Amino acid sequence: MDHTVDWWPSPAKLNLFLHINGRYPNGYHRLQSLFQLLDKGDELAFNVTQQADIDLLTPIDGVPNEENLIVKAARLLQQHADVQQGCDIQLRKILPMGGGIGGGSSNAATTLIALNHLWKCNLSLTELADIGLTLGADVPVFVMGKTAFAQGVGEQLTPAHVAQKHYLVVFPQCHVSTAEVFTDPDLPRNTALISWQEYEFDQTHNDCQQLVCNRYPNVANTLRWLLEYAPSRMTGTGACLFAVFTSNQEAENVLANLPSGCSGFVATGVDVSPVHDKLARLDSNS
Ligand SMILES: C[C@](O)(CO)[C@H](O)COP(=O)(O)OP(=O)(O)OC[C@H]1O[C@@H](n2ccc(N)nc2=O)[C@H](O)[C@@H]1O
Ligand SMILES: Nc1ncnc2c1ncn2[C@@H]1O[C@H](COP(=O)(O)OP(=O)(O)OP(=O)(O)O)[C@@H](O)[C@H]1O
Repeated sequence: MDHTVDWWPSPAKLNLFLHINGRYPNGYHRLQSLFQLLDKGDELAFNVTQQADIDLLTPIDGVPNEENLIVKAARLLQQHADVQQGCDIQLRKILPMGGGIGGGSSNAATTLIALNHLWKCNLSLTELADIGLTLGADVPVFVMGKTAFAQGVGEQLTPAHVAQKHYLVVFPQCHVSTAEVFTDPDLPRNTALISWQEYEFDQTHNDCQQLVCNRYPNVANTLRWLLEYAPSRMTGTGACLFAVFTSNQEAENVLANLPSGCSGFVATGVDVSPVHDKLARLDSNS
């Protein structure tokens, strides 16, 4: 660990369920979901500079910096708040991309929150969430920083308390494009709305799961394997799967026996994002 660099967490999320209730005229889907924030994720570091340039010093293979949601988020905030300063950014990526665990969206949200603080923009979280929504439907939940029920395209959020569980998150080594799933004619789009008070894991599902299992045998086989151990489901539009445990040790035991070709990690569900814990610490020190 490099102690001279101040790392900001960029947590993963799980969709504990994902119901698709319909489609808006712009093609986006109307959904209901429970976003569970996790205590594990990527990390980002920001070094404020006096020139306006935004530089990502650790590019992601296959993602040009100009298209990286981190750089896009920094630029948007810079324009929105008329900031004259710039920054150098470093990313330590551990979350698989295209996994349905929100890596890119979370990176964008951490960038908005950290630079709002470091550039002293003083924008509210709601303003940051509105900026974030233009980058992706999953950015607002990470900006608001609370485990939450979501509806609309995922931006209408109601904070939720979920009993603390330990999750084994498994990446079956295939990337699933969110756009590909949402444009598939076979995707079910007519689940009835539920009321949050009635939420129970067993009474919910992920409307994308069957379609992705049909198209990606790795996902289907890994899900079947996980279900032998614990209640399990796909998150988002895949390809990651999660299994729910009441103890960390049980989750670690199953991780140790993952089928070859899969990778995974164990994380604990949190009600509040670790980014917000960091902000609170910074605010209490200032
Ligand atoms: C399905 C979820 O993963 C649940 O967490 C998200 O809502 C997806 O969020 P995201 O990756 O931030 O999504 P975006 O980058 O905004 O959109 C990716 C693609 O998914 C489609 N999309 C996304 C969200 C939504 N409610 N309906 C959609 O149809 C968009 O048309 C787009 O083609
Ligand atoms: N900082 C970033 N981290 C990851 N992906 C990024 C980033 N910036 C841009 N991208 C692009 O976004 C795509 C989706 O990545 P991401 O990790 O957000 O997917 P995901 O986990 O499926 O997200 P979601 O759950 O929000 O659908 C990547 O394939 C990549 O091309």
